[in-house]
Amino acid sequence: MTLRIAEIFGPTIQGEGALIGQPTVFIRAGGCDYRCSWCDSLHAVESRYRRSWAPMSAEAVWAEVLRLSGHRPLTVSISGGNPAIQDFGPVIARGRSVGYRFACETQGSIPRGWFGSLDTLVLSPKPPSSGERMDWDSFAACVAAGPPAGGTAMKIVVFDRADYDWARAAHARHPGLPLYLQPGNPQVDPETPVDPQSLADRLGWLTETAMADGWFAPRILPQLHVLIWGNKRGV
Ligand SMILES: C[S@@+](CC[C@H](N)C(=O)[O-])C[C@H]1O[C@@H](n2cnc3c(N)ncnc32)[C@H](O)[C@@H]1O
Ligand SMILES: Nc1nc2[nH]cc(C(=O)O)c2c(=O)[nH]1
Ligand code: SF4
Ligand SMILES: [Mg+2]
Repeated sequence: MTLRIAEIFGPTIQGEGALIGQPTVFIRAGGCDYRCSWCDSLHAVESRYRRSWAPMSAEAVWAEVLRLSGHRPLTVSISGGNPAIQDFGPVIARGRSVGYRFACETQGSIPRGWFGSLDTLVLSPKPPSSGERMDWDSFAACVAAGPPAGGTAMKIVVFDRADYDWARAAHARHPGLPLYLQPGNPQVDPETPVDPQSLADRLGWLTETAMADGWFAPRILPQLHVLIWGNKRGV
């Protein structure tokens, strides 16, 4: 089985959601079934970048994770693109047998058997600003395929009031999933520096909106890696 890999990088810190701050190596799979209007990883999504995705065996992927981590077990996050298009089961099996932990970031559109062997499954359903439509049946199938209780979390990107209201409704559908909200970053060009104040303003708006609403269910977090490195790739 050959995997299409856009990049493997790290160790860095997980910048988002449930595992924020954890030392992590990222495997970014090439290819996605969605086209979110504000996607910050189009180099792993659009087919015009396809030639830059390396065909790699599970063994080769694993060898690169071992090299980057100096053979010292840490968390490996499988992201993309949508990694659920491909079979990461063999990579996870190899890593787990030597003490590595695995997380996966996916939008919840394609359930996979290998979700069950993850330590953490982060499902990121897409709000109206993305321009995508959610299939809640597939999302529920992803939750069912995921790791045992406590291993699955929901992370929602919020750009505006319509997204915020949508996030509340999404949480009402899956009240048992720990919920993380992160403000959307509208400046995704890797060549253009981000404006830290505007990111802080978006985080402030999201926090104040939830507090004024008396909604205390979510944890509200910035994208830590964007604060540190902007839209630089491979961090
Ligand atoms: C690039 S996606 C790859 C994984 C998967 N396709 C997904 O969307 O969950 C990784 C995470 O980045 C988030 N993301 C993408 N673009 C973003 C942006 N402009 N601002 C904030 N978060 C963003 C996604 O919602 C997702 O949680
Ligand atoms: N440091 C860091 N944290 C991240 N959390 C989610 C990421 C992603 O693109 O999936 C990501 C990423 O690309 N870098
Ligand atoms: S689902 Fe994820 S990778 Fe795919 S376009 Fe949306 S944000 Fe980008
Ligand atoms: Mg990212």
